[in-house]
Amino acid sequence: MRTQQAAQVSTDPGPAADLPARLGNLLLGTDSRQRLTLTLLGLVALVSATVVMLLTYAVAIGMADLRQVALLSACVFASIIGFYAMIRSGCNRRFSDPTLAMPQAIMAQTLIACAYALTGPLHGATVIMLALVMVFGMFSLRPAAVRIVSVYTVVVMGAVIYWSTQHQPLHYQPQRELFNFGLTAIVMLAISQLSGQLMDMRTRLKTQKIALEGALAHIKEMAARDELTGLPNRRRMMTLLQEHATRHARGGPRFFVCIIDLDHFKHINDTYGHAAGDAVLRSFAAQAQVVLRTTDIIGRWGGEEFLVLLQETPPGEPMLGVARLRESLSVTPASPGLPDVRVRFSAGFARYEENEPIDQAIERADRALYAAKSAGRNCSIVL
Ligand SMILES: Nc1nc2c(ncn2[C@@H]2O[C@H](COP(=O)(O)OP(=O)(O)OP(=O)(O)O)[C@@H](O)[C@H]2O)c(=O)[nH]1
Repeated sequence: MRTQQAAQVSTDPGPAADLPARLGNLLLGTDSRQRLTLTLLGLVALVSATVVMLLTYAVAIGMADLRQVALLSACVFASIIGFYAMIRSGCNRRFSDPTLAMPQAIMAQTLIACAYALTGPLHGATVIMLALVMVFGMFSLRPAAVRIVSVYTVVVMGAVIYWSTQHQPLHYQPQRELFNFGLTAIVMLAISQLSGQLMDMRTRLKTQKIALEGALAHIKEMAARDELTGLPNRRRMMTLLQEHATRHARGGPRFFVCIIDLDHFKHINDTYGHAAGDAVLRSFAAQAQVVLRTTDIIGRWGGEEFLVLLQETPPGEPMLGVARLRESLSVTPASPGLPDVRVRFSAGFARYEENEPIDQAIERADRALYAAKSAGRNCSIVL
């Protein structure tokens, strides 16, 4: 049994509620899936009403029997009310296909076949309705179900046409009826075939949509990450800083901006090569992620510079994480390939001030970093 997710549409149209919205909720309910199922039933009801109108016209011009038409019309309306009651009460959810599309299609085709037999000289007009029902079916039924309904239609129409040629030969001449039957069979076959192709196309589209969503998520991820270190890149860090500033303006926690610059990094590049320099940057990033608090966010600011967004919880705490990082780097190889080299860094801290533009805090952190470099490097300064 297929599970139904109870997707709800707005249940309360509001105080200035318009009547149509309330009436819609009353007639169709508030579950969006059930509403869709009832919309399908509405289409079947529309086709049925057209057939009943044709039958009524046939009665009016004396081409059909009033009692037979009245009986058939009563059966049609009873079935539609029955389907409506099943869907509205939720009984349809017990079935493997809660849309009840297949029984509705069978019902519609049976009705049209009966109308074919009752409309005498007008019966040719009903054939098109068979195709119309199948077109609806193509969008709501699986190809296997479309095939079953098509075969059912051909069999029922075969029986009805045979019966009509036997009992009303005046209006149902065998040669013409054979042609009608052949046409019905060909249309049903073609629709079955098309339904399979439509399903293939839908499956392909679905697969492509999933692949595109995956690619988009990947692109978004790549756009926010630094390729070398895997850390958030400068753009992402700016977004995060802005978000923290906004949150702070709304009463959120205070934070610090810290810019870290590796000391004499050019020397590593010049001595061991650019690839070794890259490995050092990667090792530094990995180490920082391990040592800093989980609430602190480190990103690559550019070159051998990193920016750390530190939450001030509790006050005074932010500098401790960076001090721990300095300590840890003093006893850890700069990278697996440089076991004897140690990385040192200078750091500039700026406490984010109430309502200041984020660029201002960054600029202060930058000045603090410059002061740390001037003070001999391998130290931190707060401004
Ligand atoms: N391997 C590697 N090197 C980089 C990368 N980005 C920047 N650099 C190098 O980092 C070095 C930075 O040099 P400087 O600005 O002189 O800084 P420094 O040598 O660290 O000196 P101070 O900052 O004054 O301590 C340059 O040699 C850049 O080429 C990178 O992605 N990979």
